[in-house]
Amino acid sequence: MATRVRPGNKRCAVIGGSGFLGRHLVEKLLDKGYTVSVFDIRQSYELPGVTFHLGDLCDPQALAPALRDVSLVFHCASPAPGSDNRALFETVNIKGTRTVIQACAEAGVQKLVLTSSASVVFEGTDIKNGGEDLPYAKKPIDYYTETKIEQEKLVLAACDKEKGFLTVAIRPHGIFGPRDPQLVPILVDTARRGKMKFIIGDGTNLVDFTFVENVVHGHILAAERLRADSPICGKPYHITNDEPVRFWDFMSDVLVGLGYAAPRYHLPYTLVYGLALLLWLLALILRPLVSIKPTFTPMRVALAGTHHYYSCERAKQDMGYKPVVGLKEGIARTVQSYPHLRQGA
Ligand SMILES: NC(=O)C1=CN([C@@H]2O[C@H](COP(=O)(O)OP(=O)(O)OC[C@H]3O[C@@H](n4cnc5c(N)ncnc54)[C@H](O)[C@@H]3O)[C@@H](O)[C@H]2O)C=CC1
Ligand SMILES: CC(C)=CCC[C@@H](C)[C@H]1CC[C@H]2C3=C(CC[C@]12C)[C@@]1(C)CCC(=O)C[C@@H]1CC3
Repeated sequence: MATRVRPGNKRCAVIGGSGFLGRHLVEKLLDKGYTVSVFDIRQSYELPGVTFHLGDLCDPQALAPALRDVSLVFHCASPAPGSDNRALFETVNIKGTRTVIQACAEAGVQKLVLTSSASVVFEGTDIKNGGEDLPYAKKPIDYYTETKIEQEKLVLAACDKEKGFLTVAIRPHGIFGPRDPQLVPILVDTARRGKMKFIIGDGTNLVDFTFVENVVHGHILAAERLRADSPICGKPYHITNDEPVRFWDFMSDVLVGLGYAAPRYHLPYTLVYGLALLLWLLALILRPLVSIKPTFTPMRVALAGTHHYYSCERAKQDMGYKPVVGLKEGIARTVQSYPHLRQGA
């Protein structure tokens, strides 16, 4: 174990800092006077006050220089959730997270904030106002979720007040905002291919979508409240917009804001889920011969057709969390940030 870095120094590291959430987090940390080391497999921007360290988080030698003299680490790297590469998820999210914990211990880091996901408790069936006491999914819906569960368990179990190494996990849900590479681009691509005409189920299911700046706010609050005498040590926290919305209303607002038609026709949930499952199996069987990438995966259908919204009461109580940007404003700012994805652009 290395000598502990001076507590409270304003140097931190963001693992996965080139990604969507990571970059927003880095920008806010800079605003707040931190100096930031970004560790990532790629560099996607340059900013004064940020040092980039390129490497794979599974490689302890590559990680070490990024953690030097750093008291606080945010770990928000993950393979894209849409991938079905089980080996990659296991390597990065499980083995890689063990490496991150070990590297933090060796560098004398005092605080580790993990970006987990609210979906660690989601099994494809309704969750209404779910609290953090819900059990982890016994049958996780995909490899992403399966490995996010193991990752969260590893980070929370590593919290050790005696050794002065404190950890916390933030569980956001459905992050959206400017530069998001997933939600809006996938939605627009689906609409452009004429596949966004249908509503899966009766369209009344409520879901949390969380504006990226609220997720960043939750991470920084957690980091700043993480002390040996704080109740947040070793615990997971839901961070949402605290405004559950009908999944299909949210999709329609984004689509209409970008000039596309809102979905109108209803299809039964079980039919679409069954078809998505069949297509997924077919893609698996045919994988050696041809690569099929279905738009409607079982995971996406489950997310689009069930209730899944979470209580962030615990974050409000233990760390004074309150969303800083409302849903309506978040949607408006998001839509405005994608001029190139507008209908006809
Ligand atoms: N986008 C969403 O709706 C949600 C995301 N999350 C979590 O938030 C975190 C950030 O997600 P996003 O910013 O949306 O994803 P992103 O894909 O934009 O960013 C992830 C970053 O991790 C990096 N990375 C991947 N493998 C790496 C490796 N082996 N070594 C070093 N860097 C590596 C990537 O290069 C990328 O820059 C992830 O942990 C994800 O599980 C949780 C809930 C919802
Ligand atoms: C039906 C259809 C084509 C919808 C398009 C939007 C979807 C791409 C998003 C709607 C809900 C999103 C979501 C995630 C990814 C993008 C969506 C499926 C996550 C799986 C990302 C990673 C997580 O940790 C949980 C997210 C839940 C919501």
